[in-house]
Amino acid sequence: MKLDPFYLIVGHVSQIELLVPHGVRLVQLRIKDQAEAEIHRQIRRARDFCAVHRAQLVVNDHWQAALDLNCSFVHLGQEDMDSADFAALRRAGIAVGLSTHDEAELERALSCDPAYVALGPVYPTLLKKMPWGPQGLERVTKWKRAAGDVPLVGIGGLTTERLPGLFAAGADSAAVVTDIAQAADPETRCCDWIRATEAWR
Ligand SMILES: Cc1ncc(COP(=O)(O)OP(=O)(O)O)c(N)n1
Ligand SMILES: Cc1nc(C(=O)O)sc1CCOP(=O)(O)O
Ligand SMILES: [Mg+2]
Repeated sequence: MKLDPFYLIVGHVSQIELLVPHGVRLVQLRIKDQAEAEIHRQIRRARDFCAVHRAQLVVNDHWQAALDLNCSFVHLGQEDMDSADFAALRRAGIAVGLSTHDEAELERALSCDPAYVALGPVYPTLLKKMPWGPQGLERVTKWKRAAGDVPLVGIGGLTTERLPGLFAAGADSAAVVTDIAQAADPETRCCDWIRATEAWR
């Protein structure tokens, strides 16, 4: 599977509706701390909107909702993997991307036949506290060597200025939250990202 080099991550379906029409091809809906009915409402809206705009929607965490709502791609972290029904996801033809932060997690992820593995945080991130320090670009290269044909997503502290280094190190796609979500003008910054990743598309 070829991943788009720009992987947008947002926390609410309204951000998908704002940003995807600018030309985003790969977008994750990362909903946190919401009731099940609200999660379903947002995923349904995101699914239908992305279908119209020919963007690939990735549902973070909520794999059962993705199954129930006929979505085609989920992202799972290592803790999410403990409870996920991989056999059911496979039967439904749902692609699964997996987070990794160390060698043991990478080995576990690669044994699950993932659509991609993500390595993070490549740079310091403001979004959430994690036990891992910045991985750096040498780890990106090491991960790509181990992942082989499995696409590699870099995540954590990414900006457009950091993209050439990330792709030169071996990443296939760059995932981003803060640089776009916290920009004074997220739509303009999103367009900057689309342009900045054009050479790798
Ligand atoms: C592309 C991508 N990579 C990593 C993550 C992080 O997943 P996880 O470790 O499960 O943490 P949460 O995002 O669920 O807080 C991701 N979402 N996307
Ligand atoms: C959600 C997330 N997961 C990470 C990991 O390393 O697994 S880093 C991260 C935050 C990415 O956001 P930003 O672009 O704001 O740094
Ligand atoms: Mg998760």
